[in-house]
Amino acid sequence: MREIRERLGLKNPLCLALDLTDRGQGLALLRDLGPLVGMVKCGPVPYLSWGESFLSTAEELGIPVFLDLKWHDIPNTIFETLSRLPSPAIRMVTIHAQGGQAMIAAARRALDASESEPPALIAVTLLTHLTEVEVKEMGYPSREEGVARLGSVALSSGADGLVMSPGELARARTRWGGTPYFVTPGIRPQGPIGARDDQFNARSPREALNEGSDLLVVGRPIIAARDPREATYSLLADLG
Ligand SMILES: O=C(O)c1cc(=O)[nH]c(=O)n1[C@@H]1O[C@H](COP(=O)(O)O)[C@@H](O)[C@H]1O
Repeated sequence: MREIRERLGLKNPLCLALDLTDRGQGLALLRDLGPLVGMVKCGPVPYLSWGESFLSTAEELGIPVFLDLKWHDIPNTIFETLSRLPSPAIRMVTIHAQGGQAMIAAARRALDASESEPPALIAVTLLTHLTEVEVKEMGYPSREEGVARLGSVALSSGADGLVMSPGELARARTRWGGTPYFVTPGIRPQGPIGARDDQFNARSPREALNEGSDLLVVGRPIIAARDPREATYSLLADLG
């Protein structure tokens, strides 16, 4: 099977998270900005409101979709779910690393059984909003250690890559090398000083790329901007 980055063949590392409930607004942004970015992300918010038209429009325009439904279930359910992806436009999917070895291996088997080239299988380690205090309450000694443990399980069970916050990237690259595909939400134009919303450890696009990210997931800095097109160009300019 071809190497993951080659398989995805994205035009740039920006992924637009269209977390919008309004179908008209969402489709307009998909048509306008989708052709500018490497990927568009369809999470649960658009999927439940206008998912079918999201996928058919992306398919029609040839825009790669990251279907981000973060599955976390028993292996049989995961296998059946991932055997039925609804559109060939879907080039990346997420599962939770906390589902463990058997669940992740079931996801891998389901994707590998498809006749076409499988989408990237990406495991969410610790959600980016979680603070050090919260992860300690959950039983991990620190964010870094939690990402290391969950990431090791996921990568050794067949995941192509991981979601983590940009603050964990540098250590993750040292630990796992250049092969795994790293996806980072928590991207903010002005880095740690700018508006972070609920994102812990935010970084600018350039900082995240320098620290080893492959895909920068950006939602509100674009979709809530006064001029989303201008915001997209400005983020792309930061990527150089
Ligand atoms: O899997 C994700 O995309 C994801 C994982 C995670 O740990 N944190 C996280 O923020 N996300 C998603 O990344 C996007 C970030 O959006 P903004 O914070 O608006 O830029 C949202 O769609 C989140 O659902």
